[in-house]
Amino acid sequence: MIRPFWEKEQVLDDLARRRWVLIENAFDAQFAQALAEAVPWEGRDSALFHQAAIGQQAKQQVIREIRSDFIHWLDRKDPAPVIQYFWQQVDSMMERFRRAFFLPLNYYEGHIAVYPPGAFYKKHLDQFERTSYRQITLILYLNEHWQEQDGGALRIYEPDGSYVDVLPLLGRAVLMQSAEVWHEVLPTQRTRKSLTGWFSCLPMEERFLAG
Ligand SMILES: O=C(O)CCC(=O)C(=O)O
Ligand SMILES: [Fe+2]
Repeated sequence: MIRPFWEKEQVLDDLARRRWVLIENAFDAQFAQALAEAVPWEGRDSALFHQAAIGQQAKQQVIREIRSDFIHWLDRKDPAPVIQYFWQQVDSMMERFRRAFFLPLNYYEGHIAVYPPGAFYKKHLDQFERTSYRQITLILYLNEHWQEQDGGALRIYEPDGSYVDVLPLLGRAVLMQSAEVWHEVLPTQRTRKSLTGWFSCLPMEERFLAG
């Protein structure tokens, strides 16, 4: 399902040097489909999804002016084969990143995100202000036949203020240094699905709380 793009020197090199990298054909349609079936989106009242919040733990707030997507956190205990399979890939990726970047990564959190028409996520960094646990962001896109007029591009800002727009096309993956890369999701015209997650270095006591 997912081809191991994280084993490719070029991908790791670009992530280190340019701070982000787009990988085409990172995984196939079967994987995306199985994932969509395991966590089906049935609209805003969907029992499996809730409105995304920003910030951490007690400070979490749903602020619709900043982001308006719906999310479903992935659970290691979810028995769906595609989700079990994904967690195996996560472990393999984490090991590779640890070795490649000498980072003591020990935690992954990820969610399926659905942006209904009109939804967006304003310009931000993925690392929280108060803590610096999140190191590497991984986004997998799950949308077939996406076109420019469908909106919903991921806009990635370069240090010089220029930007690159990435359409959320099925099979594409983006890796970013979570603390370095400013980005936003432009308003989407169509329902937009992705799997977004973060590899982190959590201190012991936080790992205990995270379970
Ligand atoms: O879906 C995307 O393209 C990016 C999502 C994002 O920036 C986030 O969830 O932090
Ligand atoms: Fe983000």
